[in-house]
Amino acid sequence: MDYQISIGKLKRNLPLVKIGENTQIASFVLLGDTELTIEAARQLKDQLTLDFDFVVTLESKGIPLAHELTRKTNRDHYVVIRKSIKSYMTEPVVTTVESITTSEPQQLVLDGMDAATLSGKRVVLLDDVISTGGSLKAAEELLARVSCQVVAKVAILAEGAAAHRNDIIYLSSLPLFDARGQIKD
Ligand SMILES: Nc1ncnc2[nH]cnc12
Repeated sequence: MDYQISIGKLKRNLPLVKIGENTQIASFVLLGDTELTIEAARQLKDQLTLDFDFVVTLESKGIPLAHELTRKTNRDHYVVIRKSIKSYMTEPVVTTVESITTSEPQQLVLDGMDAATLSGKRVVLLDDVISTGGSLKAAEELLARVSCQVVAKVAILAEGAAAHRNDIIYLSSLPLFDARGQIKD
């Protein structure tokens, strides 16, 4: 079973995927979808009225979108919060988080070099989907630890209860589904 979303003139059919006993999500995979990435960045740019220094995204599905939004807003650099510590990082700053799509707690990691870049700066925190908001909240805390101010929280899709939030900018909402494919409240 599929659920169709529209972003501007573009439509995508998202397959329902079981993630829990009585929960299915409509699987949204932005990676590889250049057309949708460009259109979403165009629409998000129009909604970003506050001044900011950098786009920050979380590995990995937000990366092409961060690239495109950075280009479109005439910035020359963006920062990726990674999901693991890499040997090439200097003094990584680390936190942990549970996400709707992963069973184990995940690490969120900011390379020390990126932490220095972001210190005292204003950023747009960008993701492909905001769902429980757990990753977003953990990323905000991580950024606050390095004295970086999040001035906007932005996604293509707000899933489930996230669609009722008034502290995020998003382009379309996405329901959660029960085991039979019915939309959950
Ligand atoms: N519906 C969804 N599709 C892909 N990734 C997600 N992460 C959270 N919700 C998601």
